[in-house]
Amino acid sequence: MLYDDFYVKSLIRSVEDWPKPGINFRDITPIFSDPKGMRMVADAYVHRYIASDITHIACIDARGFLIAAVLAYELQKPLILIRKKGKLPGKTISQAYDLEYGSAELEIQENSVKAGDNVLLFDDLIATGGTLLAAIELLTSQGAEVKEVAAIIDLPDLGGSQKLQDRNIPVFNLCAYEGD
Ligand SMILES: O=P(O)(O)OC[C@H]1O[C@H](OP(=O)(O)OP(=O)(O)O)[C@H](O)[C@@H]1O
Ligand SMILES: Nc1ncnc2[nH]cnc12
Repeated sequence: MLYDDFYVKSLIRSVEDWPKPGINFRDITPIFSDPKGMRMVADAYVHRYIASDITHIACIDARGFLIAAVLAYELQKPLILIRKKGKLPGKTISQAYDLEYGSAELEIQENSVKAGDNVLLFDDLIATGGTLLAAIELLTSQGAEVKEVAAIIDLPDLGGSQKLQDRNIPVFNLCAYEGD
């Protein structure tokens, strides 16, 4: 299905002062309750990556899982789950980080990627980039290369996508909110 920026943005709800005063929260849940919107978003990534040389898709707990799982299914690639602390059994590697409205810790299972793996890293939204940079640290510490970061929304005023590009990691996002 052809991507329509106006249509997808109509499914993103802005909630002011949530979860903290001063935060303008971009709520993507309406995309998932709209079958056309979800297909439009998922198809945009399928079209972009169908002929790419990525070997794995990694995604970030929790909202990042939703589209990444569809993409991994469509592209028939292994899906690597990067989870909030304490959710993954077995030996894990962890990385603490700050995000726009707090701090947390991400984990990945040991040996889930290796040198030579070309990873597409997926999350729903880029704000300060703290979350994605922590995920990149986890993947690269195991020898994998992050070929591209994909997100639905970029908030460029918060600087995250610039930080990724400064590290020579390409960023692909479907829409952006700037100046509000
Ligand atoms: O660029 P940053 O400032 O790091 O912020 C972006 C992150 O914030 C949100 O995650 P949240 O921790 O709220 O998790 P959720 O997906 O479980 O709601 C969002 O899903 C991104 O992962
Ligand atoms: N403004 C925002 N809206 C939704 N998710 C976010 N994660 C970090 N900042 C966010």
